[in-house]
Amino acid sequence: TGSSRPQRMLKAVQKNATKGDPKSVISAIDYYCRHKEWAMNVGDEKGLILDSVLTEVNPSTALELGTYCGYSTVRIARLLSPGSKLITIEFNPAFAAVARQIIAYAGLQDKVTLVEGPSGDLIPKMKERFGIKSFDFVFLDHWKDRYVPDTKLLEDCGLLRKGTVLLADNVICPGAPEYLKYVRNSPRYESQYYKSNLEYTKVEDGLEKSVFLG
Ligand SMILES: Nc1ncc2ncn(CCCCCNC(=O)c3cc(-c4ccc(F)cc4)cc(O)c3O)c2n1
Ligand SMILES: [Mg+2]
Repeated sequence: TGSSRPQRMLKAVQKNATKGDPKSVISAIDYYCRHKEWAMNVGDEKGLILDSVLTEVNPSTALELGTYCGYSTVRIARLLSPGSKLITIEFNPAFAAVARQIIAYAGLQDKVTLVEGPSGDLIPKMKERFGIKSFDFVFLDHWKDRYVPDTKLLEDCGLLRKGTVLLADNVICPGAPEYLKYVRNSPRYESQYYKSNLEYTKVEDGLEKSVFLG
């Protein structure tokens, strides 16, 4: 059988990026997805918003739900201070295999722990398995109908603290209407919408930033 889209993306990174240079890995993926074949990375436009929120939060512990090929994993990990950790959850083994290689190519494997499995099963194990007290930052980019149940699970597992920042991708396209209702109507969150575009397109999309108030 032929290669998969993630495998072709990895080839483009190995061909066009410089080993150990996260910026070149990000550019190589953006170039490939904009000019060769579209893929569901957060992309360069929403990526700038992700960068600015991350720089503001400067998290010691961060969680990503939905690794895919590791594009946003690299974007997040490259901005983490020394000693900070990013845990990223991916349930598709083929995606996870490509992501591990892209994260390693960027030289960021020491800052990232990629865990394979469904978020609903893994979130309750975060404390015992990784010694996490709470997360400073959470990037939601997995199944859009898991955003609400997993946010509630993070609350119930005591993994959010006063000030934890949740940043959700795709709240317009494909859309996460239940999630927007949940965080915007809950007294426990202060939410803000960042209007942007669906990766590599002119279609509207955006990121929702929600601060947990405890
Ligand atoms: N529970 C659990 N735990 C762990 C997991 N790991 C992975 N998954 C499953 C995640 C499957 C991929 C999620 N991402 C998207 O679906 C997505 C789609 C589009 C898009 C597509 C077509 C269009 F025409 C327009 C927009 C754009 C985006 O930026 C997206 O992020 C998990 N689930
Ligand atoms: Mg997305």
